[in-house]
Amino acid sequence: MTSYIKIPSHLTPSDPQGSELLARERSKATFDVNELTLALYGSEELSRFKKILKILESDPILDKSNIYYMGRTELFKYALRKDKRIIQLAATHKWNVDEFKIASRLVDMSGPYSIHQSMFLPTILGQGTEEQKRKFLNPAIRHEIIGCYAQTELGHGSNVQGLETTSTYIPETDEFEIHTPHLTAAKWWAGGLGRTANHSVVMARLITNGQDKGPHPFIVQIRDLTTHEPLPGITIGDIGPKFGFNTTDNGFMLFDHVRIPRFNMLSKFSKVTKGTGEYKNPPNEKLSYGTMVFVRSVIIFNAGLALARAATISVRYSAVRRQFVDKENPMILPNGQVVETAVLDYTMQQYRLFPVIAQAYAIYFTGEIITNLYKQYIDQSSRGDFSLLADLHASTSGLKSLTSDIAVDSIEDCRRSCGGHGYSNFSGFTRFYQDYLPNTTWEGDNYILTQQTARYIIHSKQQSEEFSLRSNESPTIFYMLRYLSNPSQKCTVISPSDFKNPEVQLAIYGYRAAYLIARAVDQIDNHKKSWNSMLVEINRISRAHCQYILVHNFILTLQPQTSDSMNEKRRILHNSPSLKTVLTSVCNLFALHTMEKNLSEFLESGYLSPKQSEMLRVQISESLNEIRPNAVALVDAFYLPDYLLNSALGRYDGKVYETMIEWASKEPLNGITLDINPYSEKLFRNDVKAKI
Ligand SMILES: Cc1cc2nc3c(=O)[nH]c(=O)nc-3n(C[C@H](O)[C@H](O)[C@H](O)COP(=O)(O)OP(=O)(O)OC[C@H]3O[C@@H](n4cnc5c(N)ncnc54)[C@H](O)[C@@H]3O)c2cc1C
Repeated sequence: MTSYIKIPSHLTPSDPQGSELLARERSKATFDVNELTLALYGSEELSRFKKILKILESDPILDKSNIYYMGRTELFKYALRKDKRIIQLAATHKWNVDEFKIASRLVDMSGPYSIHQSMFLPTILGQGTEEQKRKFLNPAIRHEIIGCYAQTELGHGSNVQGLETTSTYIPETDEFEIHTPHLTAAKWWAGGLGRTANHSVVMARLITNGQDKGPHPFIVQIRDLTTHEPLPGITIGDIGPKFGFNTTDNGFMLFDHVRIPRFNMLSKFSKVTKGTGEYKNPPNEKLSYGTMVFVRSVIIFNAGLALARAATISVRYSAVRRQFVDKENPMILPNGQVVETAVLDYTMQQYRLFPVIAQAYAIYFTGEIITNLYKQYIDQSSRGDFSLLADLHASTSGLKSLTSDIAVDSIEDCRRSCGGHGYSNFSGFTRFYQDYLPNTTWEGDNYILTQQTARYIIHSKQQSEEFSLRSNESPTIFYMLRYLSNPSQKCTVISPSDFKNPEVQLAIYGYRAAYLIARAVDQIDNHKKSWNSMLVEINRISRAHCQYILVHNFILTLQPQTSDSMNEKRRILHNSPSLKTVLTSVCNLFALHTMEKNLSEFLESGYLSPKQSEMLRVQISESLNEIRPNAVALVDAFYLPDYLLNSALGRYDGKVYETMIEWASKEPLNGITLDINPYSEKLFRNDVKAKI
């Protein structure tokens, strides 16, 4: 894209240049960045990533240089074109599912086909029979049909049991009749429904033999495969402009007695018998949770990457951005020149940004562990063993809630840490933040989700006899047993550095979670408090438990492991003392900063004293100092390319100011000369100027 304004080419930023400042930062690192990148992704994934990046960067259709100037319709067209292009490239280069996901992540724009990939395919895969997969999944994988996922209605989202759309079995024709009985039953929000999809998973109440069996998934063809018009009896539209996500056509849909074959009810778990309409229950009511667990584990993993992205932009920019001379500790260049201090050197900026780096690593490692657990569950469930499901469902619910909350808060903190330029689209924060936001709402509203986690934990506590039977099984039971053995124990910290001991950290987090759980159980069991009156406490329990899991998993990742249980990534980490040292500092900062943010609960439990909380602050300050020389290298290690960041502030080469002015010169408004005479009807003196 070319400019509307010619910027004098001889002008450069005043010295020192951004590239020099970032080079200085990189030279201070105490570890090998490439080694850490390998420890995060592994050599195979990294080389696939680089190969795919090269293809995308050089593809003119996937060029991102124009997107900050586009309105909704233009953006939507761009998104549709890029979705088609990724599918074409996947076919040309024979990408597998993982490679396709890498490409989508790098192109980084939800599009009309996004829900086809993220919800339609997984739902058929998880809930369809083999026959149904042959009929629907195979053509969907080949993109011969495009699907969406219509669960939420105008009147209900969170309360799935309250959905009103009906699917009534008609024995005479062996069909279901899908119907919208009220306005509030209108399907609403489904991504890709508005203009794109020709099929949908529709969640509707199954009615058979006059009995209401509650919501079940059905595959419904919604548009004609030739004309792409809605089929008779179906009304569809786009729901209109939104806070973000404007590259996706979220839609609404109404049914007027629409018939579908009985075959279209996804029947891996529950079934309706031909003719008699007899309903067969799933063997385990929770089996259909599998897809939910999968989608939530993806959200947890992505929260880590979203935090890494926000930290990359803001940390790099803070190393380049300079304000004031810090008279007590001025910034001096190698040639002796005193220059303004990089804002990254202000302790307040460090206190705002370094915890975000720590959150990124903590959540990334937990994301990996949860993904592996999910794979283990899939493996076991294929052999009829569903024992992992309840625990996995509870932990992914709470972790989805906690990690996406952390990400939303920290992305905004990082944006604000970039000052005025953080408000410009060129920062790379605007659409990134807007599109990230719904992660706190979809796949379970974050507040409601914490009830699912807390319910599971509270139930476990109420059945406390089970604890001793299953004592080694889960961290919850471990910390609960420890608490119950002596509820009046105290924290052993006597100097700030004691807070660096992982055993101490886990004991503190475990005690606080157990204390909150024990107190809630007492209120419910002995004081007959209603669930609703306890919701704030319940939210605290879930957060406390999930913070424990994040700290526990980070510590676990850094602990020595037997060589045969280690994969390539862990081997790299454990064979490198410098990596272990820097990540231990990061882990400490995560554990201690999170503790400080929730200090009132740790103090209230009586386990931590006010004196110890002072020591905690001293140790946090120490941790920030430890991280300072490695800040830029720690974000570099996530290997988030400029193509993904699309940020003038977070560029790898530090050319912040050159990029800001170059991108501003491309603003189409700059091609217009106004007629400012208030009495003239004309707005512009010219048509848009020819580009320079
Ligand atoms: C960008 C975007 C894309 C989406 N895509 C899809 C899609 O493809 N398909 C689809 O089916 N849906 C989709 N959705 C819908 C989404 O899944 C729902 O909006 C979400 O599940 C929340 O439900 P709700 O809107 O009914 O919220 P509500 O439940 O109405 O929430 C309103 C408030 O009430 C509170 N609340 C509700 N019940 C309780 C309770 N029991 N206890 C305490 N507090 C409570 C909530 O915490 C919240 O603060 C999408 C939404 C967005 C924003």
